Amino acid sequence: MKFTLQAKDTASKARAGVLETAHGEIQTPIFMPVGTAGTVKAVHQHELVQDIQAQIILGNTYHLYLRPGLDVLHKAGGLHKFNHWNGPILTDSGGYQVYSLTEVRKIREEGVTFRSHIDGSKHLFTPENVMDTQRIIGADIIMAFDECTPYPCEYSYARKSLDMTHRWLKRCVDRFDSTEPLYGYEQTLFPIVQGSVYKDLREKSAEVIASFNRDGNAIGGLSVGEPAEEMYAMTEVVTNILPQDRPRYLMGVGTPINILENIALGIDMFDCVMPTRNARNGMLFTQHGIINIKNEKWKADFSPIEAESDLLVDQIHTKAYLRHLIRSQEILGAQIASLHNLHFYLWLVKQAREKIVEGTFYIWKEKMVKVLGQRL
Ligand SMILES: CNc1nc2c(CCNCC3CCCCC3)c3nc(N)[nH]c(=O)c3cc2[nH]1
Repeated sequence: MKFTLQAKDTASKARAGVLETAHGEIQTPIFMPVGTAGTVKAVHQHELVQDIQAQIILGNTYHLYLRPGLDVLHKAGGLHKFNHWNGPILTDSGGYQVYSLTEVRKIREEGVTFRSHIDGSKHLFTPENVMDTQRIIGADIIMAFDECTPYPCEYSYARKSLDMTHRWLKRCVDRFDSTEPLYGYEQTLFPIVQGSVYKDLREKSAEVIASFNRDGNAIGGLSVGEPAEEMYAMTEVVTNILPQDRPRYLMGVGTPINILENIALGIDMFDCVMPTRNARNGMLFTQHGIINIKNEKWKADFSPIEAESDLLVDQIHTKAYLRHLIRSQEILGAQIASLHNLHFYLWLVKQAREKIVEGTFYIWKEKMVKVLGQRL
């Protein structure tokens, strides 16, 4: 998988690049929506079919493994065929989803045992079988099986967790490199840096991850409740060590401000469920700040959701109408709000990329960061 740097900001570590995968190229910086949202075509009562220009989507290994299950996905010829998406797909390894979705789980050297949140059945994820699972799903970019170190935690715990993640990484690489893709196109494996919020552990993990010399590298263990300053400090340490010529993926990040600050720290790829999750609750991200559409103040505001947006639903629907839909718990409200937020995130990273190419990113970022956090 080839990554070409096209521009670098002079006042920060921001980069613009192109990542070529078996299912097409990705322009970075990039925001990656969750698959169920990224491929949705928003069909509304006006028969307006408009899809957001997502370039790559995320598949959910943990969920797909449990339902519809690997036999269905294998028979379908992989996830691209199954959900009719012929662009690039990235899947996480499932470890984080087990940690965040299940109560009953045990972490051992062998792997992680857990009970399905769907039917309570018992399962075991190991570095080896999550490589096999991601081979069957067929994502273009797959993630190593890691332990997302909980926050906060003692230094000794972070150290032990880091060492196990590195031992699991070796098992992932051995398994991945000794198996073939199932559907006739190459897949690539990204290792994941851990180390919690301890500078020396982050440096050590970044060095170990870089030593595997993979096509891209991820930073995990952040956006887990730590203060933003800690997130930025750890990202800074790690991007100083990870190779310049490989994409860096900061997992689970973040708010629009987090994304801009981390682009300035040299991050190329992001994912976050916030745009869709918060949308259902009426939280709209806009280029002028954050709107809580359920607020009384929008009750009779018949202005467009976002006039400057090139998304049709932003122009034809009013704030008052969307407020009504969300308060009435209408599905259409969640659809419009999710579409709006995803479109905004994709617009934001596209703007960032253009400013990096122009050489004006840093000034633009400083201005945007002041506006994006405002409550309208
Ligand atoms: C939200 N914060 C956060 N997320 C993290 C995630 C998950 C990233 N998102 C995955 C997608 C979520 C939607 C469905 C498809 C997969 C992390 N994943 C791994 N493997 N390791 C982390 O340290 C790790 C750390 C993370 N921190």
